[in-house]
Amino acid sequence: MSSTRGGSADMPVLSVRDLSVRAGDLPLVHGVSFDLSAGERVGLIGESGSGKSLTALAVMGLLGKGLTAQGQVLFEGQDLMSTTEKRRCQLRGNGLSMVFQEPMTALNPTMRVGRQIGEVLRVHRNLGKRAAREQARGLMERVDIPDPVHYERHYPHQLSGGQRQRIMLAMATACEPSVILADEPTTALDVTVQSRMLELMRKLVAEQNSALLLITHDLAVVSEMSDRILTMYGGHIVESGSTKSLLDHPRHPYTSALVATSNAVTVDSKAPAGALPMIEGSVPATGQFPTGCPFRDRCPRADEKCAVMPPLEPLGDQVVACWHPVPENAGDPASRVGA
Ligand SMILES: Nc1ncnc2c1ncn2[C@@H]1O[C@H](COP(=O)(O)OP(=O)(O)OP(=O)(O)O)[C@@H](O)[C@H]1O
Repeated sequence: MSSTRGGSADMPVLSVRDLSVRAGDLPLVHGVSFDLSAGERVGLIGESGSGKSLTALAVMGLLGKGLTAQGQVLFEGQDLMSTTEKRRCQLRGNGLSMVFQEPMTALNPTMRVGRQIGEVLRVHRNLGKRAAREQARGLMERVDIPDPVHYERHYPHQLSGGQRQRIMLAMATACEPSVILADEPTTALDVTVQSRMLELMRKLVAEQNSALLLITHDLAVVSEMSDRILTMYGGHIVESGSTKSLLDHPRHPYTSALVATSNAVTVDSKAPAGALPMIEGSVPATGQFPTGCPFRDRCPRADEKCAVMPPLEPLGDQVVACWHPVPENAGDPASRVGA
């Protein structure tokens, strides 16, 4: 398949610009920006509640009731945020698709799985019933479901977790989408099934030259699956870089902590000096995670690029550190601000 899929060779297939998500007045995701190129696999890591799923759901236009998104989601140059719901429906499962952690919530419990895969092809490829059924069988075989003639008649609850996840992968890849968002696709599976699923996902994404955004907590998974990593913290993307550079030289304290507790990678003790928190201090405990820089009087950057690190054990006042993203190759202590 051509590497110019989705437009010109140097244009990203997905370009997210300043994407924010709110629940009423409460900001949950703050001005997130990133690009995905055709065939690129990007890992999105971050602690629980950092905004990874909301980011993916906002890209898909699938945010739940009460949540609103702002910003731009450019898919092959078209801004999905300002397009119609009809157009978004046409693209979901076709141009962009999503694989969820728990397929039971995404699959229709009342429809046989063979028909569910066939429906994707009928809707987006305009296939007749018989052709859709034939292709669905091929797709089931492609995701390691043997004897599709037997299994196509099963309902989701009659399959194992691994088989359900394979059905969802078959549906997500049926129309060879340019972008696949996978939210913890293997977390609910046991280890052996997990590694085969990841292998399948990598193979299909490569065959279709799709861009993959893989959300996971698992550093071993992300280091094996991703060319590049984005780290989210408190609703911000606080760090990004190639998988190797980010894991060898993590700059944000969250990434460092994750790397330090993982067996997947070893931490290079010569991490750049710019990786250290810039300003530390305490602010009155409000029970809320501070959303802006708490050191406006001292912080020379005090802007939207500041990121804050919460305390591990808050005692009385909240101890926080303000941290500034540093350029990819910053190793020069002079680049430290306010240290
Ligand atoms: N419908 C909602 N209304 C209000 N707050 C929400 C809603 N959905 C999610 N949140 C909050 O938004 C924040 C980000 O949630 P999100 O699900 O994106 O986190 P996550 O990084 O994917 O976490 P996990 O790894 O545990 O899935 C969390 O604090 C969560 O409680």
